[in-house]
Amino acid sequence: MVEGFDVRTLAIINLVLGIVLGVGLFIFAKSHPSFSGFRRIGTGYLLLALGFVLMGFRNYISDWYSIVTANAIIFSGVSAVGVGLLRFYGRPHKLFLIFSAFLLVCLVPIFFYFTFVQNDINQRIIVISSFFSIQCLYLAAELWRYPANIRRGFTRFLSISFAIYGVVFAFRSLWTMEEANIINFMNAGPIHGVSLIIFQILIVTTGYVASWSACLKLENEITIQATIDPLTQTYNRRALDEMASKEVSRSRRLGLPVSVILTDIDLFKQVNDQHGHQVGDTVLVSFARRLKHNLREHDILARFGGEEFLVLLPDTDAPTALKIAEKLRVLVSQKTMTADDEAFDLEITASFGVSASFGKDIDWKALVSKADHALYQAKANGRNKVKGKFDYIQLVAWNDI
Ligand SMILES: Nc1nc2c(ncn2[C@@H]2O[C@H](COP(=O)(O)OP(=O)(O)OP(=O)(O)O)[C@@H](O)[C@H]2O)c(=O)[nH]1
Repeated sequence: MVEGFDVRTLAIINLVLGIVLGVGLFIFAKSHPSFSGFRRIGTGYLLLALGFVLMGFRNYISDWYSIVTANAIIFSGVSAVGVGLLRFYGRPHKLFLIFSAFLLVCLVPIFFYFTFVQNDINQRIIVISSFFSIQCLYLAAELWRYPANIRRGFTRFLSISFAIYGVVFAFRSLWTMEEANIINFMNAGPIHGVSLIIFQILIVTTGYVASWSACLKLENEITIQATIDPLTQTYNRRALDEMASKEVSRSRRLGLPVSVILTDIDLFKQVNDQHGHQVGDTVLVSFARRLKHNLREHDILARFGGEEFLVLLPDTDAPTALKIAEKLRVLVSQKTMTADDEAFDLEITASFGVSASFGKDIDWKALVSKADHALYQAKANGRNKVKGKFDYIQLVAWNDI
């Protein structure tokens, strides 16, 4: 045995790592129940710890516990970590679970045979390493297929790690086929020590990568909460102010026009009064969705107040903004708003106020104030109307109206 690769010492390190990270993940999962999979990963680490305790007692306790049970538990530990990771990243995990359970059912009798019927350490190593290799390569492939989003870097990293573990275990299996009969596992050789180190790397990498991507997920959720209106899923005022400031600077710099449409559902109080607040909420959601679906991707839709929405139209001049507002007005008034409960089919109309500005003249507050003024006019003129408020000079400059 090469110095530094003492199997019992490695087993103790695995035990400590498994317990520390397993308990840590359990506590994490308790305070963040929305992270599905964390409890499973924690269970996996604890199983690995238990398996390595039993393995560390080789020659002190019966072979049934230190060989057959220990390996079955370690295999279950890796399976639990795999299922937890797949669940956490939203990948299909049932097939992996069934596949791992099948391998486990095969593993126990094979180990029993090569321990008590024909004691053959090489055969046991070949079998368990092949099983780990298949499991790791399966996980690598499944995690690699994770769709492109902010967490893909983590899944790609894990996927490559599992692919490496899979290759190392496959190599160990092939190596052992060619190796002379191993007399004592505790003194087997460097490749077997390396395979125990793999478990340490596996515990550490999966533990910190999962925790790290959980932090990113939380950060993302906080950003969404801070910028998105929870009811209508449109931007809130805070996000609008930030995006408007950027858009205004960009348009000023490039000399582009910017338009604003303020829209407000007509007589919305009656909807609430007649059908209740819940139906009112559903109408708001439906109204916002209809606006969103009929705008360009780079237009910004924000909930400006109760039932009032603002549309920021980058690179859009006054005549175009008026046309867009008119299109939206017609769309809203033509279709019925269907509440979740199909019993409510409501005829809804909305009023629209439009303003626009150009290049260096753009002043965000003035733009919103003008759109608000135009909206007031639309309401005063009988509702279900589009009104604009523009500077005469701008209209002449654009030469459109
Ligand atoms: N259901 C629901 N109602 C809301 C929400 N926010 C504001 N409202 C209601 O929207 C209604 C707005 O009423 P008003 O400002 O009087 O305006 P209106 O009835 O739409 O009349 P006009 O705007 O003049 O056409 C009020 O009854 C608010 O309670 C919300 O999030 N959900």
